[in-house]
Amino acid sequence: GVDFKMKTIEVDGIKVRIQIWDTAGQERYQTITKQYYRRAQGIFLVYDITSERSFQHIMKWASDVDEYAPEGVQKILIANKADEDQKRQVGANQGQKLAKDYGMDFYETSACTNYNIKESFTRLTELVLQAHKKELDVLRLSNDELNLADLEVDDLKPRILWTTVRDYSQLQELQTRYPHRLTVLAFPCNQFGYQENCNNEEILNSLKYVRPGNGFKPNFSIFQKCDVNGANTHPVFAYLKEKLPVPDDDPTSFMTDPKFIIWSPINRSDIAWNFEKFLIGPEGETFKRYSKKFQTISIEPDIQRLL
Ligand SMILES: Nc1nc2c(ncn2[C@@H]2O[C@H](COP(=O)(O)OP(=O)(O)OP(=O)(O)O)[C@@H](O)[C@H]2O)c(=O)[nH]1
Repeated sequence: GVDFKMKTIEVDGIKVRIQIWDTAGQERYQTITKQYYRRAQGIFLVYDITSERSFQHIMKWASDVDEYAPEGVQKILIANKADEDQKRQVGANQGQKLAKDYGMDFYETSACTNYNIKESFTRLTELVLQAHKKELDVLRLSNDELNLADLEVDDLKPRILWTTVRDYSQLQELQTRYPHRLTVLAFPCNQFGYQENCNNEEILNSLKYVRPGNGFKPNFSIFQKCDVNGANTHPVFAYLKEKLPVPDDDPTSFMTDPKFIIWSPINRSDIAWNFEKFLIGPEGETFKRYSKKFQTISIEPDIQRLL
């Protein structure tokens, strides 16, 4: 019920790799295709200008998108088969009006002659990027500060962008708030999607110039890279995992995809991803383990309690 393609396009000087999921229109695939709305960032709703019926179906697609797609998903209405003007049943003005009612951009296209294909994909990508910019503004970091233009396609994956910028900034903030009574210790690790593949010597530069960028200089200690799972687990993490087996705020998210488990042996208490946090009390007692989802800054009440 779903076809998949990837393509890299350049928008405003930024290289973006887009993943295109082409979902089947037929009713019998609906339960499958709806699953794909959930992680979409941009959606084309497509009708055929030679079919009044396909135009009327747009309302159904739009309500499905409302129901199943994430809030803030970008949408564009597409009127395809513009090359078949002699068979046209739906006027461009009708499409335009519907798009306006739904607050979407509108393009007439032809997959046959390539008319407006590049334009519509570029526009949707632009809208998705703009939507990201807004999210980044929420983090009070401007585009420049993030060096967005320097980032490669994969870096635009919110997962990486968000956690790296957010967690480093929040670690920095916590260390600033408690300069004497809290010590933040960071252990880079390349066992999660090979995301920390710099040499030890390159890590500080990548923090400074790439993410978080803008001259970021950690005010806390960063160790050499180490393993936190598997046969060569660093003793610090062997100890911490023994004392605090799984984050109590997120016991289920451990390893959603087996291809990410690149160590052995595997242990139930293994660390699931970057930015799991461990809080240790003033007497060296292990206090609490927080998942990658738990915002670093939200550890503050526990820190205060321990202090
Ligand atoms: N003339 C013309 N024909 C087109 C154009 N785009 C698609 N077609 C034809 O329309 C028919 C349906 O195209 P599909 O791409 O299968 O349509 P779809 O909406 O993806 O269909 P489902 O996957 O079943 O949902 C095919 O015969 C295509 O060759 C176009 O721009 N112009």
